[in-house]
Amino acid sequence: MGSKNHTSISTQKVERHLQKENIRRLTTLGHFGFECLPYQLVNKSMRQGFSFNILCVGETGIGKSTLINTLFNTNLKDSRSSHFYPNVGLRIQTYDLQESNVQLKLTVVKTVGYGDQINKEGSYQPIIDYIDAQFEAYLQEELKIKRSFTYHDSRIHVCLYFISPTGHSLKSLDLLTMKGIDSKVNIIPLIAKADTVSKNDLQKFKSKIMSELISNGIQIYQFPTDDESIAQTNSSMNGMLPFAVVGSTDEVKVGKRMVRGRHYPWGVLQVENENHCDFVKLRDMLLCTNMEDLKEQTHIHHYECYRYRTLQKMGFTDVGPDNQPVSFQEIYEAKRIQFYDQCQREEEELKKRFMQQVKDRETAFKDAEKELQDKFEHLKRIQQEEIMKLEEERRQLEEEIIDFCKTKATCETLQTQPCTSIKKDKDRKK
Ligand SMILES: Nc1nc2c(ncn2[C@@H]2O[C@H](COP(=O)(O)OP(=O)(O)OP(=O)(O)O)[C@@H](O)[C@H]2O)c(=O)[nH]1
Repeated sequence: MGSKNHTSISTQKVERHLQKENIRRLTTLGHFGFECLPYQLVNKSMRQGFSFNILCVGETGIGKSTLINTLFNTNLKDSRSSHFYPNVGLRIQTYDLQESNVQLKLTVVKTVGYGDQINKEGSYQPIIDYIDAQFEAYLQEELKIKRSFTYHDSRIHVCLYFISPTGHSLKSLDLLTMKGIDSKVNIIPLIAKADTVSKNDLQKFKSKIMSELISNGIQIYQFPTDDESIAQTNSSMNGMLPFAVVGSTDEVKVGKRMVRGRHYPWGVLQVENENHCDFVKLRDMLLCTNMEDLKEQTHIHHYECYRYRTLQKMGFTDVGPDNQPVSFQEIYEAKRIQFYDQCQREEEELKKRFMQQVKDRETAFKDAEKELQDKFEHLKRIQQEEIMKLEEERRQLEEEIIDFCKTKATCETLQTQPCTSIKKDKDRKK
């Protein structure tokens, strides 16, 4: 303040002196000094190009691709999804777009199969996991010693949430999903295919959606009102959420003009006519007025929360137990020692457990060996007894054979003796 006053007083003096001396003051053409700083930034950004990452969440066939094509005035190729996927997936596509001499690297992440499954938790968990994975990748890059200057920041800057044009209320899956991601991403709710709902119903539907979001404590993105130049527009737009949008890549003839629209038997719906739908409001808010704020909110709010939670989980903190500030290095050193001690303890524990297991196994083996040996001895004994029994039986049999042979020989002798005496008797008679 002091230096500003000082400058204006000295400028006044110079002015008075110039008037007194009747000296002409020339105004400078062009910019000199540090007033040129914004131009440097603009030139640098134009050279580098911009990037923007959009997440489109909505049921299969609700009009996600068509709206993106309408927003960026392109015809980005995308295949249609089926209604029969077992799980919700995400299709990620990156495009390099150019408008005048402004380059934009656009990443569109689209849900595939959303709302087609019975399991609701399985429907929104992949979306949460994806958002967290992008934060994690950025955090890992940030923590690297050698960071890449060409790193592509894939954090989601905005989530366009497509609400079915039922005209009634939000579905439970809508509430569950938005509740799950509202602290991780800027949500802009949209009523898709708004041409299928009448004007009166649309107003009631919008109020119903907003009251449901509020009663369920769901935070949606609020267009910022702290910059005076856009405060009024943004605050009136906040009152118009959710935007009722219609998408179309078709050009339709209206009078002598060709406009983007949808042709119906009763007339033409012009996408860029603010009386027909909120498409222009969405495009202005998203691309012209608040793209930088969406990126800033992603970085300073959502990413910061993720970073805080993750580092805290890892044990990092800014103050110690005595409320004194502690440096990252001190915490790292303490953690290192703690981790080293823990490793040592676990190693000791493992060694002990291993030794005990070896001992137990050894005892078990010895017991089994002894049991086997006993069994073997027992079998050997039985076998020897069997052998002895058999030997005895053989011996008895052999004795019986000898006896039998003797008896047989005696019988044979007895049989031959009477025959000889009869023959002798016969000879004598003759
Ligand atoms: N009435 C009406 N139809 C629309 C609108 N937007 C898209 N459609 C039509 O809805 C159909 C599906 O549109 P897509 O843009 O492919 O929908 P999507 O959500 O990307 O589909 P998936 O990727 O298959 O999930 C197409 O026939 C579009 O012409 C709209 O605002 N109003």
